[in-house]
Amino acid sequence: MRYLSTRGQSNSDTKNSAAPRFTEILLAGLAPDGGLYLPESYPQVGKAELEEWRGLSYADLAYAVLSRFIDDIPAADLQALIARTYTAQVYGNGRNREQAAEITPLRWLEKPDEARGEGGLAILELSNGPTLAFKDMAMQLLGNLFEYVLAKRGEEINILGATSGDTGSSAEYAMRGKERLRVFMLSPHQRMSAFQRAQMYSLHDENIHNIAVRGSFDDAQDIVKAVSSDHAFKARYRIGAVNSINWARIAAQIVYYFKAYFAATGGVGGSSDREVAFAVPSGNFGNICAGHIARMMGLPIGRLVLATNENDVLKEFFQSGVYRPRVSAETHATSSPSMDISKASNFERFAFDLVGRNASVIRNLWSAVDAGGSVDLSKTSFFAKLSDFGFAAGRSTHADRLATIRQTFEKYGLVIDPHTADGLKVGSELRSPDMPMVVLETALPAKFEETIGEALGRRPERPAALQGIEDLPQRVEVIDVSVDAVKAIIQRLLD
Ligand SMILES: Cc1ncc(COP(=O)(O)O)c(C=O)c1O
Ligand SMILES: N[C@@H](CCOP(=O)(O)O)C(=O)O
Repeated sequence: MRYLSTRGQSNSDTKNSAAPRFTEILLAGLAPDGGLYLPESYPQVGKAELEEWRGLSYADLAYAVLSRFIDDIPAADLQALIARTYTAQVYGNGRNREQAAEITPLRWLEKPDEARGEGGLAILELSNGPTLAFKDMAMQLLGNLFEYVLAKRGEEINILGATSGDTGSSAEYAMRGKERLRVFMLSPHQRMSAFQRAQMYSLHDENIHNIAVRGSFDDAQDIVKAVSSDHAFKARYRIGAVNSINWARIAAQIVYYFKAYFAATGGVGGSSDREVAFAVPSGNFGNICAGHIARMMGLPIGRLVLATNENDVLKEFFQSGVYRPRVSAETHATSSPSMDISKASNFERFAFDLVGRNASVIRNLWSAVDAGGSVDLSKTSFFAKLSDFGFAAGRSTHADRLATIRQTFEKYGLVIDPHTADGLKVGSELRSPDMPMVVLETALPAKFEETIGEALGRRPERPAALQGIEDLPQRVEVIDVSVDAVKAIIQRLLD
């Protein structure tokens, strides 16, 4: 499988006439032209194959899906690497053996009832990895992939990442103590929950460096892109990425859409004739982009419901055709803080498909975005095509979030986190009664005690190993929003 950039100029820039393969783009992160990598075509999965995949374990399914995208790691090595990643030990989090073995179990809130024409409503549990957020689903694999590829090549990498709360800890837990790699993680100063801060800043491993930026996640993400676009700096300091700008993150996230689809349509012995809807709490558009790609591969996804919080840039696009990223000052600090994002990196990947994979169109549109402008497709033929992609979108506010957390507890006895609540609120509103609706759980409530307390008047449960984490000594360097300041820290620590 070869990969191309959404901006279409990478190959000439790298003076390499052949398009790169997986391991190259794993290490590269952002394409040299500033675009994002995508496979040159999406592998197609027919109905017969879907039926064959239905009974596979999570690790075997992950291999079936990922081997379509990764053909430059020997099959046996890739299989072993994936089997070592997706284990009940890594994704167990105190659950019983049967649930833990599922890795991403589906929990029905309302069971389907065919006789009554009810498709059912379910939560897909994605947050039982080491840092209690869905990021662990891909990040644990990335850690193992980096380790394997770097050892084979005899190389090192310095990961530069940005987090709004969950990518950071997930990457640090996946990479801590690993040889040949260091992590420099930028976080928005004072905009994450106390638990999220403690998860990251209490790590004292030598290869982990936390940097808090006096700005928003978008500021931090812009810095990551600016540093990665300085080709000389990137090459000299071997800068890599773990954010969802790295294709490997998206590829790994595709797997659980397949797993959930099978679970929602009868499991082993079920049928792949039915369509399933997914509701996805969204910020950087990575998670739902993986759903979009699963659908493009042939998975019968009837609807992809995108849920935003008060930072509703993406909802606005799917309703109006105008993509208008906000500046930091217009980005609200909300009670679903990991979604406080106003410039969604992976939206560029979807836009590339929407405009018929025409890289020059994306180049033009994104030169406006990169200059602080917006993209207006409302009067173009592309907007008319949007309905072919199955998206629907809605918004959830602080009051909605609290009400949804309360109602879910009262009705189903389940405590959900504020981001999952945004997904459930919007998914419930935009649901067709006869189509199963799967809401993606993106974090556990333990990460957001304050909001759970406000909604339910009590603290959420937390795993014993994470009790008192906020009291541990923390290590973080606080800086202004500055590309040069980040470069200086990297230079200081590496030169
Ligand atoms: C808990 C949580 N929910 C939702 C999201 C949004 O996901 P995405 O950025 O992939 O759209 C994030 C961060 O990205 C998150 O950490
Ligand atoms: N919500 C994320 C920010 C987006 O990160 P990405 O790595 O998925 O692009 C976070 O919690 O850090």
